[in-house]
Order: sequence, then C-alpha cells, then structure tokens
Amino acid sequence: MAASASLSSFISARATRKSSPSSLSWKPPLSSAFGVSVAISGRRREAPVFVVVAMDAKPTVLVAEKLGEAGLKLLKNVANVDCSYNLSPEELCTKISLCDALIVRSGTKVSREVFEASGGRLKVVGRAGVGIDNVDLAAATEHGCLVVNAPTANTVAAAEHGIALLTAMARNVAQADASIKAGKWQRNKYVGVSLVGKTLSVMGFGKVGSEVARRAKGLGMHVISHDPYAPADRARAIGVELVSFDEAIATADFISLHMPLTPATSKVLNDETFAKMKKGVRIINVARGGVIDEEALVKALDVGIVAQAALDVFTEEPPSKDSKLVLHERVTVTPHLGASTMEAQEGVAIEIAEAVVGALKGELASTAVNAPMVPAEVLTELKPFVQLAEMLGRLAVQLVAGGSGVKSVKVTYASARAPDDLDTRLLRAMITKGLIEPISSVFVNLVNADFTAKQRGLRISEERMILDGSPENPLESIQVQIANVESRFSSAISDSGEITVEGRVKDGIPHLTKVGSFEVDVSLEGSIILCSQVDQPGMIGKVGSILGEENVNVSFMSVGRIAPRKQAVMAIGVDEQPSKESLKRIGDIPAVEEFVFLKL
Ligand SMILES: NC(=O)c1ccc[n+]([C@@H]2O[C@H](COP(=O)([O-])OP(=O)(O)OC[C@H]3O[C@@H](n4cnc5c(N)ncnc54)[C@H](O)[C@@H]3O)[C@@H](O)[C@H]2O)c1
Ligand SMILES: O=C(O)[C@H](O)COP(=O)(O)O
Repeated sequence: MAASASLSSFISARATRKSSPSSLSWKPPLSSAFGVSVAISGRRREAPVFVVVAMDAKPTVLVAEKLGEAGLKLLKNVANVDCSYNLSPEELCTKISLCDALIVRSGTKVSREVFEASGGRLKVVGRAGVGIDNVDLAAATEHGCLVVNAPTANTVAAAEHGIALLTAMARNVAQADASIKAGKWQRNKYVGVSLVGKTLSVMGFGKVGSEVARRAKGLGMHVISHDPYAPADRARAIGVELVSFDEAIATADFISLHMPLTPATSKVLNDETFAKMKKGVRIINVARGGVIDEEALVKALDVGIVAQAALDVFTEEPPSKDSKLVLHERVTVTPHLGASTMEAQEGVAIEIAEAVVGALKGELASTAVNAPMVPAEVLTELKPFVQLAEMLGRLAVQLVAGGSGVKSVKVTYASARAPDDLDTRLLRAMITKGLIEPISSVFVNLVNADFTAKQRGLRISEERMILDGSPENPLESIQVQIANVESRFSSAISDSGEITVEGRVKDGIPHLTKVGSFEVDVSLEGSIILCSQVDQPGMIGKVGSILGEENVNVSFMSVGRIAPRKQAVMAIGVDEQPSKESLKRIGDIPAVEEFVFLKL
C-alpha cells in the first residue's frame, strides 16, 4: 500500500453528539463510527499512543460492482463485506445507511442523495479505477466522506485497449469479422489504412496517454500531444511534442482521447472542433464518452470529416440500443473494457481494498481524491502536534461565553523550520475540529474541515513565528486566539483582547502553556479546571482537598501569576470529572474570582 500513517481519530473519528461547551456533560470525541473506540493512553511523562480499546462491530463495506477476489479477501479480513451488484439508485440509498464504506467502478452513480441517505455513517468511497466523474465529490467532501481511487493499476490495460482499438479500426477488424460470420467474403470492402508515418494526437498526456504514445511510437507513428498541464520534458523524453489544442486536432490523422471528464473537457470534440480537423481523421476514445458531443460525431462521420471512430466509452452507459453512433458502420465499439484485463482487475481490487481498509482504520491514503495527501513521515512527526492542535481548539471554544459567535480565529505556529518545510493543513484541520465539534452536531475531519469552517462563517488565519535555533522539531508552540468574543473566564483574554490559549509538546505529550497572558504548564490529559485568584498561600491545598474528598485525581497543577500576591491563574489537570457540588465549592473559596471546567 502507498505511504500512510495511522492517525485514527483523523479520518474516522466522529464526535458523539454533544451539548454546549458550558455543559459539563458532553462525551470525549475519540470514538469512531464503526465501533472502534480510540483513546489516548499514557500518564504524565509517557508518550501518548492511539489505542484501539474496543471493537464492538466490524465495519460494513458495500461492494456495488464486481471486484477481484484478492481485494475481497483483504476486505473480509477486517470488515463485513456485502457484494450487491446492479442496485437501483433507490436500493443503493436504502443500503448505504448501514455501510461504513462503499466500493464502486464506473457503473454506479454515487450521487448527493447517496451521501445524504448514509446519515453520516459512510466514511469512505473507494472507486476501483481512475475516473471519479461518477462520484459527487462536492457532496462527499461536505459530508466528510473520504473518496479514494485506484489510479495506477489499470493504466497499462487502458493503454493497450487504446492501441487495440487503433489497430482494429485501421484494419476494419470488427467489421470484417462480423461480415465473415454473416457468410460473406469482402476483401475489397475492408481495405484498411496503414499506421506507420501517420500523425497521432494524444489528447491528455497523463498515465494512459503517455503509455499510448510510447506504444504508438513503436508502431512507427509520429506522435504529438495536447495537455495544458503536462510537463514538456516528460513528453520530450519519449519523443512527443506538446502542441496547442488547435494544432493537435488540425494536423492529426488519428486522435486518441485520454483526458478526464471535467467541465472543461465536456464535449470538447463538438461541431466547431470537428470542423477544424483534417478530412478523414480517425478518433479513438477510451477516456470518457462525455468528452465527445456524440451527435456532432455522427454528423462528422456522415459528412466524411471523421472517417472512422473506435469507442470504448459513451455519454450514457450502456448506450441506447438504437444509438446512431453505436450502430454506425464506420464505428467500432466495446462496452467500457479499457480496464478489463484479469491483471488490471486484480491490481485495482488490491489497490482499492488497501486504500479503503486504511481509511477505515483512520489512515490517510495517498490516493485520496478529496483530501490533502500527507506523507507518512510527516504524519508521524506531526502526530503529537495534531493532538495538541485539536485540544487547543477545544479549550479555546469552551472559553467563549454563550451568545458570542465565533467568527475569527488566529493560529500562530512558532517554529524554527522554514515556512515551506511545515505542512500545517493537518493542524489547521484539527484546530477546526476542536473548535467546531464541541458546539455543534457536525463531525469534522481532514476531508471537510475547511468546508465546514467556511460554511459556518469561521475564518481561520494562520501565521508563522520563525524562531532561531535547530529545526529538528517541527514546532515549538501553537497559539490559538479567538477575536471579538466575550469569555466565560475573563483571565483567558490576553492583553491584546482575544481569548488566547497556547500549547507545546513536551516529551511527546501536549501541554497547555498559556492562558490569556498567564504562563501555566499542565499536560493535556483528562480535563482541566482553570481558577483565577489572588495569589496567596494555601490555594493549591484548598482546591486539592476538595477534589481529594471526592476521589478526583489531580494529574497536574500549575500556577501562572503576574507577580507575587497579584492575580494568578491556577490550571489543574484532573483525571475524573468533579461533581457540580465540588466545582461550586471551588468557586466559593473566597480568593477564587472565577473558575471554569474544561473537558478535553
Ligand atoms: N476506458 C477505460 O476503461 C479507462 C481506463 C482507465 C482510464 N480511463 C480514463 O482515461 C482518462 C485518463 O486516465 P489517466 O489514468 O491517464 O489519468 P491521468 O490523470 O493520469 O491523466 C489525465 C491527463 O489529462 C490531462 N488533462 C486535463 N485536462 C485536460 C484538457 N483540458 N486537455 C488535455 N489534457 C487534459 C491532465 O493534465 C492529465 O495529464 C480518464 O478519463 C480515465 O477515467 C478509462
Ligand atoms: O476510469 C477508469 O478507471 C476506467 O474507466 C475503468 O472503469 P471500470 O472500473 O468501470 O472498468
């Protein structure tokens, strides 16, 4: 499997529905939707690790189109696998609410309705192939559902099929075969055209296009290509010149299509572009039917602009039985067979099964289509900071007074690393998760963090503080500031007027190191009580004995003060949740000016 690292809470964890931050009753968020609960184990000074503490139920994977055995075997090792083919859209919507993952090929539309019908349970859609035009990516992202594909395993198969269509078309293989089977012997009718020395325009110089180009060179063709995004040196390396769209279509004897179907490529071959082509051009399409205006192609065939076409893909699949294009005498067709070799299907099945299993375990797949890909080594390095980021977000939002809308959050990363040597997308996503989950019923992950923040009008700006010193550690500290809000704990407002919390990672454990303008130091495990008080002897003892009476274990205590006997903030880490009565008794201590209980 491609590089990935376990960050279990990241893709799969979903918060239990929670009440407002002022309530004392919401549940810790680290439990996944398919019954794997994830907890941070380890006491003070021990490195926290993600641990699977319970596996009450296997996840369910719906395989909606035929998948190779090797892939099914991998899935069955960890999941209940429901292979249900040819589902109607309604049947798919009904089943999906019981599934954690869905695997499809190109024949299943994974529409917005599917994500809505899943009720939030669907965590990953695996496309066993390349094209993801049958998956509503925007809807997937909005629902926090990861989409992964299998982009490499069928490349050669598709390229070989392109070449098969090219040669079969040029020598009328399919038509001659049908003719001879119909009892005829038409040697004059099926005289073909030669390939050697002819110009082939490869439209889309990606994985498949470049393999087609390489093979066509071997057949003695002159190959040019149009691809606005392909590097010219990669094309040059195999003797292909990248040219403009107009040059590619105007000079070609053969045009082979290999771009994805996107709004920009939809019907890119149409009346206008056919009119620019050399009379007698031949078209091959193993990409997507939608890149050709099929009516325009029929016209171009009828007037002789296009001599022949060989098509593996269609706007509507399967095409209607009376499709003029399919029935056209000079058109060779196959039923979307580009990826259909034994080898490619085994490869695709393994590639997609590994990606889906990884995603269900909370790993980030390198074939994610709607989430940033983060290399495994970066994930490993950032792991404790990712935990810190989420906790700071959680703490900061719980400090906001009810009624203040959180709109503007500033995050400052202090690091000795150069800005382009620190990928903060994970950290920003986790801060967003921490900020949003305690105050809403949505769950946030790397997939939908930016979308969810935007939708809620939450602006998160990021700043870098460049430190001198060794860049060995990715980060020194993370500071989260919420502007233009009131706080339920006024000491959390810094001199510059924002709710401010700051933290560091010490010995692998996230620590809270600043609240407002007060320096504290408490490890972020369990829960935290913050007390603002006039600094005086005996405070730690008074609070400690109230908690001790209730058998609440104090894990850490730290006092930050402006000056001796002036205002101070005491941060107390507790393993258990104190009762409301104990919290009230702490609040009633005469020197305590305000206090707040914060759950991590
Ligand atoms: N028939 C089949 O069974 C089959 C099998 C595999 C792939 N495919 C299809 O083939 C296509 C290519 O697959 P791939 O794996 O090579 O993908 P790829 O992403 O590696 O390559 C696509 C290339 O198209 C280029 N491109 C994007 N917009 C373009 C435009 N407007 N004009 C020209 N080029 C453009 C991209 O820059 C990229 O280089 C996809 O549509 C895929 O779904 C079909
Ligand atoms: O995009 C692809 O990978 C191909 O079109 C293959 O589609 P299939 O998995 O439906 O054969």
